[in-house]
Amino acid sequence: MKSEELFEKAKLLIPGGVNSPVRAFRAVGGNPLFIKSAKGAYITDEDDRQYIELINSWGPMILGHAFEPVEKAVRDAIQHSFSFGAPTRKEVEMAELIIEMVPSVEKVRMVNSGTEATMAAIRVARGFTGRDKLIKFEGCYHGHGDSFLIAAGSGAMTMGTPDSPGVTKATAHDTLTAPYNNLAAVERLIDANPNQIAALILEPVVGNMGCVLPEPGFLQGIRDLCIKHGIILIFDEVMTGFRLAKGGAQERFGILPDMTTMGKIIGGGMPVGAYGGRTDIMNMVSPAGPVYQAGTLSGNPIAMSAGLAMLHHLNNHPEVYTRLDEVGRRLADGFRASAVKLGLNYTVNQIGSMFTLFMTDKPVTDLDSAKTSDIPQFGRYFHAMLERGVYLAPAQYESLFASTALTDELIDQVIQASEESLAVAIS
Ligand SMILES: Cc1ncc(COP(=O)(O)O)c(C=O)c1O
Ligand SMILES: N[C@H](C=O)CCC(=O)O
Repeated sequence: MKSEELFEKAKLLIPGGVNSPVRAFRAVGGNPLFIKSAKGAYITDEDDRQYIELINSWGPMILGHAFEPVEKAVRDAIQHSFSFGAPTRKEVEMAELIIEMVPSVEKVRMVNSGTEATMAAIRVARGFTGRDKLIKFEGCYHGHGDSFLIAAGSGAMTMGTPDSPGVTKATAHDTLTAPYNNLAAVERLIDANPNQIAALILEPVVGNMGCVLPEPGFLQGIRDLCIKHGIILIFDEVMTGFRLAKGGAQERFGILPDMTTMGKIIGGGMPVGAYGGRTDIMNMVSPAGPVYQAGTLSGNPIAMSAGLAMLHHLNNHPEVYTRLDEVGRRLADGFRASAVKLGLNYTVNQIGSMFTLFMTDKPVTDLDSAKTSDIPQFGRYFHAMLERGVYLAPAQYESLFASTALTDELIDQVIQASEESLAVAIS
């Protein structure tokens, strides 16, 4: 087994054998698959086993793996060298396209990951308001910047370290947390910290405690509170951006934040992030303004080429979003129905191409309810799915991501596999 051999070696060389914790399969047991290649709806491991993809690199492969226009753009771009550390035409095109597609963004700065985007956005919000504190929601994940590793979701929660050691008490003190979908709790935090809160950051649809939707009125309520109290509202659209609509969750829900953080899809799979927002706020960023933020590889020409090819396709093909909604709905309905057949009233949250089957019969609206899921049962389900050729996120507290490469036939196969796997998981 090549994956097993590679993992044994990797553990000697890389902390935990992986370069990002959720990949290690700790939440589900067993050894991670080492991936060799992927194309369309399939991913292939080092042992030449093929799986239908429902992670899609945690989001970016929205059109399936190695999508031809993106592949061609990268091939063309590498002929002109790989990095200049200087401005390029492609960065300007990228900024123009993001501003056209994302309703609230008037100016944008490219960075190299979602983590960089959220770290920078918070610094800018602090510089703009002259305030220090921020509000985030329990179970939301905004990358691994110190300020966000408080009640963090995704791998941090899966590994049992939602409040990571190494984050200073002073930093933790400036991060206030509230349960998702709880406006009253946010109001209490604001009242207890008058004129001290620079920003409120949230995933407008959460992907990092599993898929959790904002309840009707929640996003509008947050928007109103931020306006009333002079707080910068940041939508972290690293997952939802260009996925839930071409303008992200803000377009889908019709609620505009002051700032937006982006990642994943804008790199077409290359390491990219971005943050943007209102001109008066973004003009705080150096060299236009005094808030420092920089990056040798930011706006990298290969990454820009991949991202531009991806975004142009999404911008020019509205039918992609109709299909993504259809694929997500069919999968979610199928997962729900197969649970019911087994006498289980399990919760399946879904919006567009993001969805999670929670191993619980409680509605999942926040972190506490997500935690009612039966985690060992999820582990058994995960491995049964792998045996049936379906590659899921290796943790309950993650959203799955569908791509347009999933045909109706593949969707039926996945649903059939889910039914069989649930039967194994509960037996
Ligand atoms: C909502 C959200 N924000 C930020 C991040 C951090 O992005 P990255 O892993 O590219 O640093 C992620 C994912 O990891 C995410 O899902
Ligand atoms: N939930 C995270 C981002 O989407 C998972 C990816 C990672 O942390 O490696």
